[in-house]
Amino acid sequence: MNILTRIIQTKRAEVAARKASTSLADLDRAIAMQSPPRGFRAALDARQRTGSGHALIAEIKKASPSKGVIREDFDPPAHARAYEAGGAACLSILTDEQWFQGSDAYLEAARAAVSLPVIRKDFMIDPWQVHESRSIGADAILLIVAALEDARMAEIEAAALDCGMDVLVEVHDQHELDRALRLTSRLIGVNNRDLRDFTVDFQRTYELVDKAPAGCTFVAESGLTARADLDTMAERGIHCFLIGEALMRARDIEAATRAMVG
Ligand SMILES: O=C(O)c1ccccc1NCC(=O)[C@H](O)[C@H](O)COP(=O)(O)O
Repeated sequence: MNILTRIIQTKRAEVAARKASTSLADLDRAIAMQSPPRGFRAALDARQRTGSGHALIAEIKKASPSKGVIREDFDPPAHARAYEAGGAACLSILTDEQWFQGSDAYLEAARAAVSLPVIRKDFMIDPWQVHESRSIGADAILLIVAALEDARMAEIEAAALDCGMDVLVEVHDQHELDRALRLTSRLIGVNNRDLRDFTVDFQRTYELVDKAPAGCTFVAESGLTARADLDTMAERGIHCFLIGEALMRARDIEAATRAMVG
């Protein structure tokens, strides 16, 4: 059983427990108190339009199934400020507790510390989680095509769009890209990491981008460690990048971010 299947199994139990303790009405009351969504895709598009460096989605993640603990002195608001000062266009914040040692509180604290749009990086399996995500301030959610059936995926996307949020649709191969293109969102993340063995292959991004119809914004995800990787991808028309580990391991996160953005 691959890691994604195992994560989704535990997520089902977690979401069932959360739904039992918090109603949709409770979430909608919390949403009414939130500041409006910040425009995740708009921030990426603006960065590409102005040509002022690579459009970076800088990730706040303490640990991962493939790497264990990544950063001991973990401080989400401080990391968010460093990412903003370094020129990131958006933030990605892991909220999954069991596999990534994340927390909803990290997202709330990091978003409050900056003015950047934030994607909640978690495993969406139920439209209820979209309301939960907006209630903690998320401006966008991630939909992992490999984890969902078409109908459920469309339902979750519709809930997010209704809440004024953006959706990053993550794919890994041509079949998943074809399924992603049945949705409304045209913000497509290509995960370069194979979740069966954790190997990274940038060729995945190139192959899918070359075959995609016009009008899609692609985000290259996972395993990006050097500015040269980003420059090479930019030459092939990919301008948005999701980077976690390489930035989280940096001694000076702001300088590392600035070096990646260029
Ligand atoms: O990173 C993992 O080990 C992982 C395992 C299973 C599902 C998802 C996983 N990662 C989530 C991500 O999407 C990455 O955190 C993100 O793309 C950033 O990757 P990196 O720059 O390599 O930290």
